[in-house]
Amino acid sequence: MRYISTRGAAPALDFRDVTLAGLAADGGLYVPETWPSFSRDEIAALAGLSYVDTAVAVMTPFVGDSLTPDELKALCTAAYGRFAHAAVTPLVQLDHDQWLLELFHGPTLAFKDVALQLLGLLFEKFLSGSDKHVTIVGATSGDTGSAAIDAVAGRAGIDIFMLHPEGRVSDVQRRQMTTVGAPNVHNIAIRGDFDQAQALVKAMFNDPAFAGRFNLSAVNSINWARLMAQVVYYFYAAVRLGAPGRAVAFSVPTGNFGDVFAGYVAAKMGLPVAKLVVATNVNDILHRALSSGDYSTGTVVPTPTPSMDIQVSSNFERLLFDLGGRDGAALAAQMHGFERARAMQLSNAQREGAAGLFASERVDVDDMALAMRWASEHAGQVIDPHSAIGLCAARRQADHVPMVTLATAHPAKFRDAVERATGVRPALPARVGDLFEREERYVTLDATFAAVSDYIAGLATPRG
Ligand SMILES: Cc1ncc(COP(=O)(O)O)c(C=O)c1O
Ligand SMILES: N[C@@H](CCOP(=O)(O)O)C(=O)O
Repeated sequence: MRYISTRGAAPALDFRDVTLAGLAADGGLYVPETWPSFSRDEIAALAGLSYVDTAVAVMTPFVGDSLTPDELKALCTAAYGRFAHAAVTPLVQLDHDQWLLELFHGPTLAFKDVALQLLGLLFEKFLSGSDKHVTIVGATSGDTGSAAIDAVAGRAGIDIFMLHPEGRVSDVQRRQMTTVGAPNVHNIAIRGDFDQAQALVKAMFNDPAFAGRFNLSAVNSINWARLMAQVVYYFYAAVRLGAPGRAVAFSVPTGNFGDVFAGYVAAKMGLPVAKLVVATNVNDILHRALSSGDYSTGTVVPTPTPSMDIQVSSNFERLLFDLGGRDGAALAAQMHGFERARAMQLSNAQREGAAGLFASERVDVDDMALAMRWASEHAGQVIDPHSAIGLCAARRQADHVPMVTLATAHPAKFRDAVERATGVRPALPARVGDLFEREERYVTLDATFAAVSDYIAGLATPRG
């Protein structure tokens, strides 16, 4: 399998190199040259497989010859062995057609662990035997940071620099990042929002003087391997609910568009997906883009769903590329226009292509709280605010097919918001340990290229 850039001007890479590379050299994002396709029989054959075996089957075509089947299975066994539920991502029924897919049983209590536990092991595998030192630079609105840090803390040959927006993540999220004592972990709170943090990360990848000095790698969904690992749970859930004989819809609390793009990939591979509901909070650029073609940024409003307080959704570029006929030059021009104006209109092809599979909903704080109460009172489930955005959208879009809401975080990560909405204060699971006893370690910097790149350059290991 080869990977090409959405902007058409970077070298094609194999799976190993695309995993280590992160952002493409032309500023684009890597996607598979073609979508692998699963027949009905191949999908039916996934019934009854464990999560690990499903993961191996779904990811094999993407991995190509970068790993042997035994190596891939060993990595998946190790990654998913750290999950606190035997099913890894269990399904929970809420009512006749509504289901939750619990993605938060990993070590840091959010869906990011599903991909990042594997990615940490992939880095280790691909770096073993080389003296290459990798500098990971990432941005987080709370969950990617903790999951990535857990996955690479203490690993040889890797340093991780993680930017989070100061004061805009929950206390549990912040402490999961800042109390990890490993010397290769560096946390930076920036005086700004997540969009600024993500823009700084991309600017560092795109700056030849900076990027030329270090072997930069990405743990954000910039990195193709992140999305690949997330495709698996769409197959795993849909097959359990009757695929390929029955189509299944998914409602996805959305910010950076990675999770829902993984659902799009599953559909491209042949999984019968009835609908993908993009559920946003009031930071609704994706809802506006999908419902009216207007992809224009505003000011990011802080909400009780901080992980989705995002305007510039990285992976939307991957969708626009695919829907626009995979024309890298045209997409590059469209994205450069967006970067200048911070606004763009989707083309007709992009709008019509998206309308075939995607629906969208904007959910405000009151409706989010109602969804949390509904889950608690009608189904006995305490859910986190992000999952509640998804559930509210799922109930609005109910259509007599099984509808699976991706439950993206454990409610204990957002205890204050859950308590406000439901009166229940969820306890932190034992696996996060003595989080509130440990000392925090991070620096606070202005959200400028100079401040952040100078800080990183002062600590990172230059390329040999
Ligand atoms: C808990 C939670 N829900 C939803 C999202 C949105 O997912 P995505 O950025 O893949 O759209 C995030 C952040 O990524 C998150 O941390
Ligand atoms: N919500 C995310 C934002 C970053 O998204 P990613 O999927 O691109 O890593 C977070 O929790 O950090």
